[in-house]
Amino acid sequence: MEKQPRLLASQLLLKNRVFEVLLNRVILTWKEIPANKKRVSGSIHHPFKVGFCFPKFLHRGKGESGTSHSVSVSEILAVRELDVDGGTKDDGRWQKMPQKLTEAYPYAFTVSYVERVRQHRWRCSDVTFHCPEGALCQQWVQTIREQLAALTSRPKHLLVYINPYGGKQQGKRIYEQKVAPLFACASISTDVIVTEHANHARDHLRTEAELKQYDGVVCVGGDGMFSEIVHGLVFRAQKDNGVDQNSPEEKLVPCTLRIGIIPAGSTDCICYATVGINDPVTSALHIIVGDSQPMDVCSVHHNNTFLRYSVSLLGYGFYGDVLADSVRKRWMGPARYDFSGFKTFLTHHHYEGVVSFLPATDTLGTPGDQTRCRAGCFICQHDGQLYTEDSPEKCKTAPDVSDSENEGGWGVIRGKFLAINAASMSCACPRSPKGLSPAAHLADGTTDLILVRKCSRFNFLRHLLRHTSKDDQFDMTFVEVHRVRRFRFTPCQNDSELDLRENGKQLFSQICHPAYSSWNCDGEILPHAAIEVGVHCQLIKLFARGIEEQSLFEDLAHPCAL
Ligand SMILES: Nc1ncnc2c1ncn2[C@@H]1O[C@H](COP(=O)(O)OP(=O)(O)OP(=O)(O)O)[C@@H](O)[C@H]1O
Repeated sequence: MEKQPRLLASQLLLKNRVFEVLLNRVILTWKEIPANKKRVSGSIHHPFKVGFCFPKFLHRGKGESGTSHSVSVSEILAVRELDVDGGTKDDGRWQKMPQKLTEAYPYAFTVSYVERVRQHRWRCSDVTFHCPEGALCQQWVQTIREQLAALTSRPKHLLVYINPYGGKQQGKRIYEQKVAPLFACASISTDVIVTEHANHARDHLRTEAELKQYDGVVCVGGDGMFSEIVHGLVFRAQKDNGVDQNSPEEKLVPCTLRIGIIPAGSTDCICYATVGINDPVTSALHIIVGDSQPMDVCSVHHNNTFLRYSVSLLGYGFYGDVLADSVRKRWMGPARYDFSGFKTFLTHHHYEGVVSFLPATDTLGTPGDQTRCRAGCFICQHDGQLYTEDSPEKCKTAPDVSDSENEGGWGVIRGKFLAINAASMSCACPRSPKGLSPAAHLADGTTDLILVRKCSRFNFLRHLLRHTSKDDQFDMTFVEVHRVRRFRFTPCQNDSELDLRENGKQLFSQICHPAYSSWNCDGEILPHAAIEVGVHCQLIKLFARGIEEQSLFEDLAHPCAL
């Protein structure tokens, strides 16, 4: 990394020890000065030997002597000056300081920053530095504030929608207790709307919301609430730019506002896919630091009529039937998914139809890759596009449904399917740690079309179980997967059914085996079985950065000496 010029360097007191504290544009570092090197005169002097206990600081359990700690400036949330009498000057967060220390070192400032704990969880940590002089203290606060002000990707004003009935109905409490204090600490102002009915947030975004005044939209809820925000914002962007959503061929205009999700739903799949965990504090911190994760959005049409957008899973057959059954059993609570899943597995219906698809032949990745879409994903950074050997420029502009029809031929498959799934992301979550398509990408302009043909119940069970084991769920004769830019599905009636009908056994056939399944579109049932789907590359952006590698958490939990 390019060496950054030093902005400030001082010897400051921290937890009754002297530290060399350094700041440049990128990083804030503090390193303990060994006892024999401490200066008694000069910028600081250090008379105390007794230990003082400061909350939250460096609770890593390792000896701190001589160790150095650093935090990226981009992950500093705020800095505040402590008052002589022990309280903070500017934001009302009070901290008690030991009496002796306040007498000799009355000036102090606290830096709040992101700390990685475990399993993709972020926390807000505080470190308080004591200064011998007020001017020095102010210089530190001022300089850090200037650096934070220069981070233009950070939101200042957010529109927040809270679904009070999502998940365990804790949305309001989660926001008020865990999120609002962090936004206040980071000087983010908010307009908060508690939704009063389903589609309240979507309709408000479509028509009334004055979006120009905001830097982002945050929803407190689950995947259904996120879907409302996506529908509201995408609709608004098309309306404002005169784009007809009903045309499957239209190139959609990307949304400018980023979306934040504070997880408070039942499944929170989108949080798992984009942050790695459904933790409200972690998501709030990703919003504060101004992360940005682009995401593809699939548009779903029927007969040139827009139906819905999808960002995660479109499933016909098995996943459609599970959802349709579970909707009728809401009274069972979350257990309904297990019940309906088991029931649907036992009924073992297959559905006949024609799938036609446009393969993404020019992409960097394939569904069989061992690499996973993670923070800073190379493939997503390049819209999934191949590079030419002699040119660092992209072969083509970013792919989109509108310009992909002419490239290469469509594949057509007619068959009997137990499941037809299109996964625009891995769809990994605690129930299915690998997800439906482990190597799918968040923002490469494609979806993984997984076709599970009619097979025995036993083989289908083997396929389902492979989603939770190390074995490849696609490596089965009756399963095929294609990375595609768009696809169409047309249902057909089963031959056997037609025979039965011709023989006057229509009623029997319909009870035993319905002709059509339903499409499960991110947890909503679509009203039509015949659909046309196109992927819109990076149509939206989230306040997230993709799943960080676990090793990053392990390294940062045990920082080494610089
Ligand atoms: N005030 C409200 N009253 C009733 N329904 C609402 C309200 N606000 C939003 N909704 C609807 O509630 C549905 C479910 O909400 P949400 O996604 O937040 O939680 P969930 O379904 O429990 O979680 P998940 O979608 O992650 O499984 C959404 O589709 C949304 O349209």
